[in-house]
Amino acid sequence: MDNWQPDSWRSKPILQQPEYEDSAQVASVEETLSKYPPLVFAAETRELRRQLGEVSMGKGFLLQGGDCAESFDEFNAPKIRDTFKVILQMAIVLTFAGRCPVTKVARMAGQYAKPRSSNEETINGVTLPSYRGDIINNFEFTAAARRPDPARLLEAYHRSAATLNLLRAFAQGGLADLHEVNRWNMAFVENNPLKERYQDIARRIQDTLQFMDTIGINATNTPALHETSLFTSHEALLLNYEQALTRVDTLTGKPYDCSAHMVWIGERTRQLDHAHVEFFRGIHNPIGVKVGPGMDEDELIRLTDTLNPENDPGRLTFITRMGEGNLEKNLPRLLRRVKQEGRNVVWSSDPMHGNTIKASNGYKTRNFDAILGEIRQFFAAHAAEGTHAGGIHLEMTGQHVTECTGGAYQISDDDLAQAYKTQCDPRLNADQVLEMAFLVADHLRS
Ligand SMILES: O=C[C@H](O)[C@H](O)COP(=O)(O)O
Ligand SMILES: C=C(OP(=O)(O)O)C(=O)O
Repeated sequence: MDNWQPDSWRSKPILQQPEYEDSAQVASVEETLSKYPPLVFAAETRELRRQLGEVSMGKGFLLQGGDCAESFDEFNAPKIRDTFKVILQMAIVLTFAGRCPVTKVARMAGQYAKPRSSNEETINGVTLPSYRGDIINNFEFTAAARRPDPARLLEAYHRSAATLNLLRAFAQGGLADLHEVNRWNMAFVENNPLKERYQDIARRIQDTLQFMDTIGINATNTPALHETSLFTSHEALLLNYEQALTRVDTLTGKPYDCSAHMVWIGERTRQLDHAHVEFFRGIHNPIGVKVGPGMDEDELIRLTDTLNPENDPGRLTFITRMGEGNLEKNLPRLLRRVKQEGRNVVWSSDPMHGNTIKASNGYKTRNFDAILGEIRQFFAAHAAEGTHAGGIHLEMTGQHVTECTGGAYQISDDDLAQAYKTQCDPRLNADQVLEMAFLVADHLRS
């Protein structure tokens, strides 16, 4: 690759980075990280790229989701398990009701850095640096907590490793066994109006498994029934962290960012001549780019030229985050142009980031109807343009939170205070995810 080095991004303009006081400490942390073991293997990453290649050809669906920002304080097994189960539950609805193979990618095990609209936050007349994710500073509103601390890079690495370890155990150690489908999330959906529909799917899967058993198909030797594959992803915002975890794969001789299987560039840092695009063009992971309503068709094509010059089908995912009011105006022109130019990409919808509003009582929230509205428009735009609506990208959690208004329980502005736990953006709770799953499944099936 022309003039690319793991550090060639350092000579380019870069946005959304912390300003550390002690650059020697940053360099020492980078040096330490560069000697640590990789978090994922290149071969796993290639498998994800292969699966995304299928998705881009219309033969599958990408489900990507998890926390807006993982938190050091909320770092525990039940939380990891519950988010894992919500992902599994949504995937099974999409696979069974939507009749579509699903590739599962968690926003977990490294989703620690946040781009922000403003460098500062003011509360009761006190102004401090914004919270930028636990890999950079602390959410607590004090000057000491908000100071960027390079030691947090190491802390994020260790927590990512432990999270990934548990996810691998859950995926392969029995929790994802299809015989358990009935137990995955029933506590979450106990009072959900869609509980019956979910139980019906669970019953049908169990009947099928029993039938297989009866006619002598040996389920024990069929890994697909007992385990699952779950990939990890995060926004690769801190390029010094990503560079330090980049390794040359011994099998292929190519560099991979081994901090996660898939990494993406955010809407605020995807400028063609800036550092993030420079770093991403050289790594061989499957990558995502967020695409907001302001994206121009030519710019999008130039991004594909730079990031996927070989037009490899699984390499590039465009994650559109337009907002309910903007999608119909802006997505079709982009789909048309990419199709005209014969570019292979996965189109995925992030219906969260274009629909953020401030509630009457000041909480940052998203209305579930607007989120569903964007999803419906996403499917409609693809149907009209003859392109494949290939995925969904959600901020969601298995915890009982009240962060997005609406949904089956009609969470109101006043209800938000009951369980508003996010450190950054509002997430869907398990009930809202289930509702979303059936809507997407119906679209996939039709
Ligand atoms: O999650 C994405 C961004 O970090 C977030 O939407 C920015 O939020 P802000 O506008 O409150 O900074
Ligand atoms: C910051 C994010 O999104 P966007 O770049 O689309 O605003 C995100 O997904 O966390």
